[in-house]
Amino acid sequence: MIKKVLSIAGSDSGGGAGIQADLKTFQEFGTFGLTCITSIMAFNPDNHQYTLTPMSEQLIHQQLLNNFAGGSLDAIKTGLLGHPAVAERIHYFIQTYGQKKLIVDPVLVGKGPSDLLQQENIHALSHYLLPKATIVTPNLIEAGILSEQGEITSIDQLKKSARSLYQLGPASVLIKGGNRLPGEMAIDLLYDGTDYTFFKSPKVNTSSNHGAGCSFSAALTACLARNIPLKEAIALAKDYVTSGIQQGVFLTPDIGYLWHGHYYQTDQRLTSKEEHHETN
Ligand SMILES: Nc1ncnc2c1ncn2[C@@H]1O[C@H](COP(=O)(O)OP(=O)(O)O)[C@@H](O)[C@H]1O
Ligand SMILES: Cc1ncc(COP(=O)(O)O)c(C=O)c1O
Repeated sequence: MIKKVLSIAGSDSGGGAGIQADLKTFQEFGTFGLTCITSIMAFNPDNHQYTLTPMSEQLIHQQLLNNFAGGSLDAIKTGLLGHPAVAERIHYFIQTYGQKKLIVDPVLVGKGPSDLLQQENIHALSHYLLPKATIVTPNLIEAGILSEQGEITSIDQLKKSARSLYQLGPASVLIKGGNRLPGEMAIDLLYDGTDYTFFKSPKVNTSSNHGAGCSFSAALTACLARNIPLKEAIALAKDYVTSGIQQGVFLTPDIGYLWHGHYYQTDQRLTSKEEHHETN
């Protein structure tokens, strides 16, 4: 049976982050994706500012009713919330439908150095979603904010932040050091309350890592829905984003997303048909 996975997140009209990234990734990992759009993000290419329009609480509630019409999902993930009341609403649906697997990507910053997004959601994330999370996947800045630790620049600080986040109630914490943690490698740390496990890949020297966090958590969500064990699921998700970043897609010379389709692209049944079509 095809697993059903839900993304509760914002729309990124650029097509590479947010709910667009999630749907592309869900499909890539062989799962059926449902969506609840919390907000619409539009990037202005002239001044590099975002416009963010939250959906009404009523509209979000109606989408969730539709999402849960068949009962709980195989896994759900949250991204950009839109406004704090959304966290409470998600909490309500999780309780009501006995939802088990929940991946919380606590989106509070974008890729630009000053792209702080919806800081008003910090308390709601900690209070309503983290205690229910199978895993929470902050980037380095989000981990610093949620653990109230500020800037994280070393492995020791990374571990300390993971321990603080674990105290907020998730079953596991995965902090993405990514491009932000100093060093040659993109290091992500998993903490399950007992052990620390590091996931490392060489840093790709590119700006095409927009959407990497959303796609990482979406890949993880799909793998967990397919009952792949947590550490293997993280390794698969990391492998996916690393090669996606390497094959980046640039909308403009300075706006680049990871490419979501690289697994399917190499499928012989697809590529052979494409060649056939082109020669006709
Ligand atoms: N330049 C890069 N090279 C290799 N891996 C990267 C790079 N940037 C991010 N990653 C990886 O992509 C995933 C998402 O991390 P990150 O971009 O930090 O998240 P977010 O999008 O939430 O800020 C992580 O697995 C991280 O290690
Ligand atoms: C709707 C939405 N969610 C989340 C993000 C964060 O994306 P990333 O995966 O690069 O952290 C963005 C960034 O543009 C976005 O537009």
